[in-house]
Amino acid sequence: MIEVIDLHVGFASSDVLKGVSLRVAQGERLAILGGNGSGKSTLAGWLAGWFSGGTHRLTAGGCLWNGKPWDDYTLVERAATVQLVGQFPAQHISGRAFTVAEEIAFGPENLGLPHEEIVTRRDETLAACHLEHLAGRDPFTLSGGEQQRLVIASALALRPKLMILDEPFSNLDPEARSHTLSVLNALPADVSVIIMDTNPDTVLGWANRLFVLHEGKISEFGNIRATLFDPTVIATIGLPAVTRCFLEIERGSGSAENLSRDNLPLTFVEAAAILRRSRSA
Ligand SMILES: Nc1ncnc2c1ncn2[C@@H]1O[C@H](COP(=O)(O)OP(=O)(O)OP(=O)(O)O)[C@@H](O)[C@H]1O
Repeated sequence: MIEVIDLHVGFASSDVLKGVSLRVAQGERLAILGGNGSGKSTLAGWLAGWFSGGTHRLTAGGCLWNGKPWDDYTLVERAATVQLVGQFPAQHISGRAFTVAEEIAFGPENLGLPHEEIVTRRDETLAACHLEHLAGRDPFTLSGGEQQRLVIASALALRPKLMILDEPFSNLDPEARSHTLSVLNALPADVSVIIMDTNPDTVLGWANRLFVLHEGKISEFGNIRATLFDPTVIATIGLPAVTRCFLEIERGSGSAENLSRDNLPLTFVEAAAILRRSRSA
């Protein structure tokens, strides 16, 4: 379990994270939404144990994995426990592999795993992430979206217990996005996944819990619906597209369903159910 306790992190004189506390249990699927510059990447880096100083000024608090700070774990232990996929896939490509298959094997090789285990993980990951057709390609010749999928695959090949993805969908087309979510959904039940994003549409229907990062603080206003309809959250990240559409319908002509905040749809699945009901009414 990862626990963030009263984390205060800043750069130069100002704090970006101003007392962030968060507990993520095994197997939880968590989304953290926030506007540009709200500190998502900063928090992602601390959650993954990437930073413990340098240009980052830690003034209080910290981050614990199973009760111990990341600094107490070796690099190999950390790599096998937590993986962070950042916003820029090219930054994650090792530069040590001539092919996509070698790139996926690179992490497990560095864990010192037996050859058969490396080959098994490589081949299973290539198949699960639909990258088999690219297995022989130079990673640097891939498109942005293909590189993003490769980087996610390389992280998964390490079989982490905590997977953090920082705006993972920015390079992906809708099909690749939904495939990536299904790959994440197929992870073993004890793997926790955290996705940072600016857009509620990308994570609704996937996340079990939803947090919002705003002005250095993290908030969860009860359930996902309550969080999304919080006035500050609406002003910061906006409502999901389908919710805005139904609000317009309600404002324009009224609706047979007399939609209110409590029954506005948040996802296309919810919207479809409302439309089916109003058609059959
Ligand atoms: N090394 C650094 N030195 C100085 N300021 C930094 C540094 N890293 C981040 N910041 C600043 O900290 C704030 C939070 O940045 P961060 O990248 O965590 O935000 P974000 O929520 O991920 O933003 P985005 O959605 O635009 O990617 C920003 O104002 C950023 O300019």
